[in-house]
Amino acid sequence: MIELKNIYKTYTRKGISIEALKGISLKVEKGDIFGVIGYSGAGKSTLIRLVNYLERPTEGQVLVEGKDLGEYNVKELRAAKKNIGMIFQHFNLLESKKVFDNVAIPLVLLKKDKNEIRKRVLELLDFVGLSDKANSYPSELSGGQKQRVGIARALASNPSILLCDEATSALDPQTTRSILQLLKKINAEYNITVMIITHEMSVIQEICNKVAVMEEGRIIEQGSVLEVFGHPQHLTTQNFVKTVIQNSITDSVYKSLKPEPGSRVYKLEYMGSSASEPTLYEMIRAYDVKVNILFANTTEIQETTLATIIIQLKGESSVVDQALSFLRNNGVGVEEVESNVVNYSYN
Ligand SMILES: Nc1ncnc2c1ncn2[C@@H]1O[C@H](COP(=O)(O)OP(=O)(O)OP(=O)(O)O)[C@@H](O)[C@H]1O
Repeated sequence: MIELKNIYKTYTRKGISIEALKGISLKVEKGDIFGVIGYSGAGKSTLIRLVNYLERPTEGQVLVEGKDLGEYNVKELRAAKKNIGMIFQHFNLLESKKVFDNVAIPLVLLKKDKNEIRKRVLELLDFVGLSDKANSYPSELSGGQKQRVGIARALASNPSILLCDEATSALDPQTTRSILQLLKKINAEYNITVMIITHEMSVIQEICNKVAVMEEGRIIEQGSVLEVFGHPQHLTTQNFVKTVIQNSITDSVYKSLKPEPGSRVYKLEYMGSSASEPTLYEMIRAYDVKVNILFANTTEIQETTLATIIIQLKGESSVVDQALSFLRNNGVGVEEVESNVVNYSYN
C-alpha cells in the first residue's frame, strides 16, 4: 500500500548538506495505523512528507498502491495526491474562511458542483461532530475542534490514506485522546490506512498496530506495536517504552531489599493468555521456593495484556531452576535482574 524503498534525502542550504534520511525502507499495509516515533530532528516530518511527495527523495522509491510516485507526470501526481489526505500539528486552516468553506476547499479545487459540495461537507462535519460549527471561523474554535475541521478537510476527497504530522502535539491529553479515537473510527469505518508521526509513545500505544522507531535519519527498530513494546531491542526504543510502561523496581523498594545469600531477583513477563493464568500461584504450590513480589504492572496494548512482575526468589538453587523452567514452559518470559542481591552496592 505504502512502500519506501531505500530512501535517502539530503537538504542543501547555503552550501551545507544535511542528510535527513539515510536508507529508509518500510512497508505500510492497507488498514494499518502505522506510527513513526523519534526525537526531534530524527527525520519524521521529512519521511511523512515523502509519502505525498511534498518532498522528493534524493535517492530511492516511494510506492503508493504499488506505483512509483517518481514516475508520474504532474497530472498523474495530482490525481495520486487526491488519494492521500494530511493533517498537521498546527491545523493549517484558513483563518479568513468559515469552517464550512475550509472543509470545502479540496472539493472546490476538484471543481465539484455546489450541491455535491454542500452535501459532502455537511456529512463530514456531522462525522467529526461539528455540525453546529459550519458558520464559525477557526478563531472561534478550540484546538481539538480545529483539528476536527482539519480531519474533515483531509477526508473531503475520499482518500484511502491519511497522513498525520504530529496531529495531537498541540493538544491537551484529553483532547488528544478524543482525536485519536476519531482517527481510529476513520480507520475502522472508512478502511483508511493511517500513518502517524509523533514523539509521544502514548499516541502509538493508544491507536497504532505497527511502529517504526527513527533516530538520526534511520529506522532503528520496527514491528508490531505488541512486539516492540513487549521486547524493545534498542536503547532509544527502551527509553520510549519506559515513558508509558513502568517495568522496573521503584527506588524505595530497591533500597529496602535485604541482601540474602541464595536469593535472586527475576523479571517475569506475561503476554496475552499467559497473563490470565495463575502460573505464579501454581509455581509456589509445586516448588519449595519463597516468593517476594517487588513490583507488578499491567498494560493493555492492541487489546492484549502485557504484565511485568518483579520477584525475589529464595530456595535451593536446583529447585529455583526447576521453578523458573516451570514458568518458562507456561509462556512466561523470565529474566534475571540481578545475579544475587548480596552483590547490591548498598548497606
Ligand atoms: N527544508 C529543510 N531544509 C534544510 N534542512 C531541513 C529541512 N527540513 C528538515 N531539515 C533537517 O533535516 C533533519 C530532519 O528534520 P525533520 O523535520 O524531518 O525531523 P523531525 O524528526 O520531524 O523533527 P521535529 O520533531 O523537530 O519536527 C533536521 O536536521 C532538520 O534540520
